[in-house]
Amino acid sequence: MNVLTFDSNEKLNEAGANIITGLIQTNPRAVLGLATGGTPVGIYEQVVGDYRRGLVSFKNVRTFNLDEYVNLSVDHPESYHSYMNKHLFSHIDLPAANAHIPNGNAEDLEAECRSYDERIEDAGQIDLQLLGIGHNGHIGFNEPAHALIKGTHIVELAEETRKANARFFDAIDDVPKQALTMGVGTILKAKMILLIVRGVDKAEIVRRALTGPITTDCPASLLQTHPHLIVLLDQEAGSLL
Ligand SMILES: O=P(O)(O)OC[C@H]1O[C@](O)(CO)[C@@H](O)[C@@H]1O
Repeated sequence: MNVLTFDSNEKLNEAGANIITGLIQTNPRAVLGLATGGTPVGIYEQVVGDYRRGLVSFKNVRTFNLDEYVNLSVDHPESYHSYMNKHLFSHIDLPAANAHIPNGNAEDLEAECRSYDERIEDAGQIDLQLLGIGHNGHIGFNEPAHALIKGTHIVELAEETRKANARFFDAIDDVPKQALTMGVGTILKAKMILLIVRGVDKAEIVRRALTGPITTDCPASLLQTHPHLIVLLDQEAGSLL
């Protein structure tokens, strides 16, 4: 595990973007696993900057997002479809057909999960998986549980997660109760994982995830077993290490 701590958001964003841009420069057909939430916004901004400066093209890149809410219209401003268009997809030359996000409005959600796994499988291994972390240690929407699920599945969101994400909605009641998420098996199969964490409110979960016991009570602790994990932290998030 390689843990890097930064004294400014700008430096952290630049480091994250350099890893993504650098990977695509060496492998223009890279398969990226993408995350949403507040954490990666600044990194996507930098990547868009790299694209505009002509440093990178996404023409042959394929992307798979970690998760999407169930029963939230794709046009809703807080759907992860809208998020990805707003922060990344509408600014770069990634073909729409190469961008995959689970369909939380599918009539048959189980079938959608199986089809999502097949699409990931067909693309080959994910070369780089971006991850944020929830305050309870969730990765994607894999919430703490007695057992974790390998592939894409439907998940009941933890109350803590709905509260944390309520800041993006008008009211907590508007936050969906379910989501589709890539499973931890798929996440851990990625060749490289880039975990990004910011803020003092995440310091304790960063400590548990990176130095605590490996347990399904803290899904992010499973990342300790990954052979190529890079962690980018701001000083606050890294303050308890
Ligand atoms: O970056 P945030 O908004 O703190 O969210 C933490 C994590 O929870 C999620 O919102 C759930 O998948 C992720 O997108 C994110 O990485």
